Amino acid sequence: MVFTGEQQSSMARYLQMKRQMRRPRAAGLVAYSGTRGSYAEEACIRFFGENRLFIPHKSFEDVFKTITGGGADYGVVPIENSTTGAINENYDLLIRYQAAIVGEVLIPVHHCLLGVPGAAISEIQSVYSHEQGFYQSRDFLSKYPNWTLVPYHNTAVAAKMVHDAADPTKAAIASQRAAEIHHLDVLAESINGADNNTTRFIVVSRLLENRPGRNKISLRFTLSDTPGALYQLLGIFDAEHLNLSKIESRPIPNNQWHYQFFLDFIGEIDEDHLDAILKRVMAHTRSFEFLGFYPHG
Ligand SMILES: O=C(O)C(=O)C[C@]1(C(=O)O)C=C[C@@H](O)C=C1
Repeated sequence: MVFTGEQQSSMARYLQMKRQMRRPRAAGLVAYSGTRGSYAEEACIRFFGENRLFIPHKSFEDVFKTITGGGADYGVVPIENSTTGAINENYDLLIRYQAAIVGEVLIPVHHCLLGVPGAAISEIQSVYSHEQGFYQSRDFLSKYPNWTLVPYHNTAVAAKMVHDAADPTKAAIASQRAAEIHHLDVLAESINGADNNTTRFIVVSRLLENRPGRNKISLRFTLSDTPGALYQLLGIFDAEHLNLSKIESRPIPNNQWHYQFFLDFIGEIDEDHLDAILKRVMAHTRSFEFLGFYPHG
């Protein structure tokens, strides 16, 4: 089989990531998006335990900059919500910063409306949150069409701002934990539409890791614009009885109406088997990137 230059460089990058693979760090610093009380901080605690240093960052991109610059061993960012779907920005940042996924963690998300102590819902004029907080609480917010919704970097940063402003006309959408940490009252509980609203966070790092129990693989690939290209690629996973858990298509910047695909699959496979599968994937794609091999959360 003859591979194109692009396919060969995809494989070379995968082999280099494998060569640089390391053991999980028992004590490395962890960068996360938000501030104390954010869902991302909850994800850090759930994944790493309480005894680590978690460093808050203003934006998702700042988390990626810190890990690729060597300022922290790990970063924790949301990738997908069970109600509203992909957090697109983080798919794009994964590629831009060439980060590897080394773990994932699922966090139940129950948003509350938070106000300064003594505030009443009838007084609220403006509400602050991450845009995901607004999407996930759409039905609740539709009952208050006069409220001004102000997007913020993060739910907990919005909660802190409302506390600091000490203004009973301002409210935040964030967690109950954020209310406790930032000394706010819960004006309305569980305001997100779906009871089982859950956000999947990924743990990213500069290098791949050989974490025990690895059974989930994430890839990104592009295809030639020919009939059946995606169908043929997906046939590989069918033939191997591998369970696809997610496929997401995103536009390719500066390549109008062409798409890149992000795919996750789950299977009890060893590294040799994975190499064989990736060779077949490579033969069916124009380019591909291996994003991670990690335990399913
Ligand atoms: O971590 C937080 O608190 C955030 O504000 C981010 C974020 C997200 O981007 O999805 C995290 C979880 C919830 O889905 C809502 C917001």
